Amino acid sequence: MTTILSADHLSYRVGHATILADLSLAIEAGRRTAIIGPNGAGKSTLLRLLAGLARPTSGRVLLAGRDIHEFKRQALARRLAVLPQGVEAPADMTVRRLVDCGRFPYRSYFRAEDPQKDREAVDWAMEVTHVANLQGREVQSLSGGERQRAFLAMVLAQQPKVLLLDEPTTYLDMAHQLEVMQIIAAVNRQYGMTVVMVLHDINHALQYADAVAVLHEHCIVRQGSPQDVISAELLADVFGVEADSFTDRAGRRVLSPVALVRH
Ligand SMILES: Nc1ncnc2c1ncn2[C@@H]1O[C@H](COP(=O)(O)OP(=O)(O)OP(=O)(O)O)[C@@H](O)[C@H]1O
Repeated sequence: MTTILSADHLSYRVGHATILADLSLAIEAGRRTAIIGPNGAGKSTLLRLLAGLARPTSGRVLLAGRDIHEFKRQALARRLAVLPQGVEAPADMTVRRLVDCGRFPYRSYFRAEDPQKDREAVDWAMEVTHVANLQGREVQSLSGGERQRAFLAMVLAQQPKVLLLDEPTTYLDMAHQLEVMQIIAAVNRQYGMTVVMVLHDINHALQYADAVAVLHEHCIVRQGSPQDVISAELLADVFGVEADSFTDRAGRRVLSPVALVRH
């Protein structure tokens, strides 16, 4: 296993508040890693630090062994793409135009290095996310599920080695959640793209991640394979819920939260 992205003794403080404390984490190349943890644990903050969007108070983020803040913006964007929560497209922007924005790392002063390659990348990204038929539509007119796939297409058009996703299924119904998770899994499998995703749905982490890191009280408290890490005990200890545990038809554990833990 090769580590492609790592957090090396990261701390992040805002004023007197400690958000992350001496956190270390190694992301293996080619895998799907889920970051899970309760509301306010610092998952989005960690993702922003891993993406180089914020600077840690202390410690470093290393991409392929090099401090992420040493990369120039475009060089970084060719290697790593991030889809934060709640991004909006400008008014009137069509799906194709949005997805085309993902090609910015391959352009200088808005001149394409290779327009044919850009077109192919945009077509490919729309194809895998099933938005090709929506390419002429305005992004703002799309449903939540369609919009999420359009933004996913935008970051895929970037053709990064590492893709960071913050709660990619928020606000989607069950079928659209599964569709997005399947697209992410397919891109990882077929193109070897490393995926790091903040997930709230424990069962998605069990089903779609092959590594999981649990963030709680400023630190990674557990990490490993989802089947080893995600258990009824974890849900009680970290999330404060009692859960029933089942086995699905593929023999995987499925957890169903049933009550708050009584103290
Ligand atoms: N710029 C900031 N100033 C003050 N507090 C901040 C700042 N950024 C984050 N925080 C605080 O840090 C904590 C972690 O926030 P973060 O959004 O990273 O958590 P999260 O695990 O992603 O939460 P959620 O699951 O609710 O999305 C929260 O208590 C938040 O209020």
